[in-house]
Amino acid sequence: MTDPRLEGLRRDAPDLRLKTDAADLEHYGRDWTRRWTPAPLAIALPASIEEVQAIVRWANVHRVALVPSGGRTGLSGGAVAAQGELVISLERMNRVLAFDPADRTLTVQPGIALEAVHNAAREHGLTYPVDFAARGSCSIGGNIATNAGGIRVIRYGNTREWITGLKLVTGSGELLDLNRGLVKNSSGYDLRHLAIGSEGTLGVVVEATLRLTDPPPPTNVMLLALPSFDVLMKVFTAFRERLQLEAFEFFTDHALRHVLAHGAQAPFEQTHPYYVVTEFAIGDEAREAAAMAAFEDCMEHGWVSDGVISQSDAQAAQLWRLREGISESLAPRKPYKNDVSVRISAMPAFLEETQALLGGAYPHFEVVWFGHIGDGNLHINVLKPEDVSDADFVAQCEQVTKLLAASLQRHGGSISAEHGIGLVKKAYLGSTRSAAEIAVMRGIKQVLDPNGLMNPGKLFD
Ligand SMILES: O=C(O)CC[C@@H](O)C(=O)O
Ligand SMILES: [Zn+2]
Repeated sequence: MTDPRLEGLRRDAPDLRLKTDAADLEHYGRDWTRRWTPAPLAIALPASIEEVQAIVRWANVHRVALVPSGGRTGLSGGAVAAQGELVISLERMNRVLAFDPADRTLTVQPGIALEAVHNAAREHGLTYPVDFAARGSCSIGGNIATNAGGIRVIRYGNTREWITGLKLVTGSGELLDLNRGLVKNSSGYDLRHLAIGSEGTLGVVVEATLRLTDPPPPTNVMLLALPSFDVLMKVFTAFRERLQLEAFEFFTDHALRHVLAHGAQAPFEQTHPYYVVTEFAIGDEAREAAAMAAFEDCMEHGWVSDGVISQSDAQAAQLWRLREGISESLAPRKPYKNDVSVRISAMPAFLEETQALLGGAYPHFEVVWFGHIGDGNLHINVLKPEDVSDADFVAQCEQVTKLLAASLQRHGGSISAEHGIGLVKKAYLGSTRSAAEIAVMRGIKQVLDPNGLMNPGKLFD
């Protein structure tokens, strides 16, 4: 280890694990975006809050930028370290610290995987309902940093709703113990909520207390085939009016083709242009009748052309795979991603405009649409043709994102629904947040991170 600053860190935190091998710098310096070449100074793997504080204090002395790092499954470059930063990997801080049956809370370290949280909640007969495909590799700290959403937001809300306590080591090394698991707490600014969604720019989340809830009701999963795009929101309304929806997801035939090419089983004999996967509560005759009524109503109106309902957990998982496998199946094509949202009421008009915009803007690129349409969240993945260079491809897509950002602004939407701004979308933050809001954000950062060391260049410059 040659860098003298790291020798100083060794002295300040003698037991701290540090990695500087080229392979480690490469591995921990990137997330699921592949646009930047990793170039961190080193990787620190603290095992305690005290070690995190020691790192942050050392960074302030030596003015070293810090990148907090969880499972690095992010899609916005929020965990990329390409400028000589010290990566703080929380992967060793991955334990459940406490379960409280009276509060129905689980207190965890930030590096624990979302799936391990699900399992721990289940062991206590409860559930942590935030869920999405990266559950096995993403960490709860990263979920908090982006206020992660996923496939059950329609019923349970985003990560924010489930955090009752949070410990944050600020950019100056102070430990803040925020909200302490209280259900009611009307005592001034709720700093916990500032940390949630702050993308590691205010400090490092070092502990979280998660609210748990009753296990979900028994559910059925239905896959619907839709003849056209403009019936999508009609089908949503028909199902939402009658059923307690746990999820309502949409994808196109393009998306399905990629998942099938990755080994999934075709759901219908014929192909259809659009599909919906929906999961809803069953368990009594009234609910089952309501599901059939919703389906039949949609069939009669010609909004749905075919459907299949899960008859077993295995079949439900198979249907879910068709939706959850999309992102992974597209990854080899280096997709350019948009992750946008509008209010549900604005969805029909926004979808119509976006369809026209993208149809005109991307005549030669394959565009794959999918998303959490029941929450107003649309994912757009544009696939790179082999004969276009990475740089040209991104440059062309950025031109379209500018137009999309303007459209989002008109519809009151957001340039990032659930993936965060990171490096990828910071040029468009101003389409979603006013200048006054961004100025307040900068002011808050200045207070919590006076030397600007926490994940610099992410969210805004
Ligand atoms: O890859 C994407 O664009 C979306 C990833 C994830 O948010 C999903 O909903 O599957
Ligand atoms: Zn998503």
